[in-house]
Amino acid sequence: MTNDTNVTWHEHQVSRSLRESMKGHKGCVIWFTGLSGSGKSTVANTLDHKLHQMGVHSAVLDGDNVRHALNAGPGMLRGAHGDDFAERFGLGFTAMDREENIRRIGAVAHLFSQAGIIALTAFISPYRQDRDRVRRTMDAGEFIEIFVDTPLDVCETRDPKGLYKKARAGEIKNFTGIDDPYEAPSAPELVLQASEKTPGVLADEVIHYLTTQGIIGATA
Ligand SMILES: Nc1ncnc2c1ncn2[C@@H]1O[C@H](COP(=O)(O)OS(=O)(=O)O)[C@@H](OP(=O)(O)O)[C@H]1O
Ligand SMILES: Nc1ncnc2c1ncn2[C@@H]1O[C@H](COP(=O)(O)OP(=O)(O)O)[C@@H](O)[C@H]1O
Repeated sequence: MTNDTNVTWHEHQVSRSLRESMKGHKGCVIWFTGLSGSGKSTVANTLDHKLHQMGVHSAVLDGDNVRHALNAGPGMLRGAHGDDFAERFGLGFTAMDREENIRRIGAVAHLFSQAGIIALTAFISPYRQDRDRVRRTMDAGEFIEIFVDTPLDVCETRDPKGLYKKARAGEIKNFTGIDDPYEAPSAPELVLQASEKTPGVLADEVIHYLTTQGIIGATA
């Protein structure tokens, strides 16, 4: 066990503002939240592409991908310390596992932001308190919560991975929106009416917000 009192925070020589001035824009975390199939990944990737073309350094942290590596499930993990390893560190979809998923992602996204990068995260992140906890680890204006507001019936009709169908059939338990809760943000920085507009238009709405907040320059 680590004795937390023996772990010391270090200030680094290259400051955040030095990194940001090198890039010509600020670092931040753009936190997309919404139901499975709402369009989080699509908008995040479209935005990433547009920012890249503008010379803005961004990076996407995506639900399914992160759950293949950093936050792999018990079935994907093999440790050197016996069977207990996978059960202890693998993450599934209980409320506690989702909380830990979001905590780890928040910490990683924060590191990106401190390095002057615009981190785009695309996770359901269904619990308000988990998202708020991540927000509290960051500076004012650094955490930008974006609600990808697509109605459940639209997500269910899209069902690109067939997961809603399985959840309705009882083959997947605790599926968000079916038999597990989704708590919409109470005061997000932005709401995207994502069932009514193209991903390109939605990404432009985020770029407009970043410009008005001075995170990226009008000519970035
Ligand atoms: N029970 C249950 N509930 C919701 N989603 C499920 C579940 N089981 C698997 N999946 C798939 O996992 C993706 C969601 O992972 P996240 O890491 O974003 O979830 S969470 O933020 O921890 O709630 C989600 O991906 P997206 O559709 O991209 O959101 C699903 O493909
Ligand atoms: N604005 C949109 N309009 C129409 N279809 C969309 C839009 N955004 C995403 N989609 C489609 O909806 C499905 C789910 O999108 P995805 O980005 O994977 O959602 P999420 O990451 O929230 O699970 C995909 O088939 C995608 O092509």
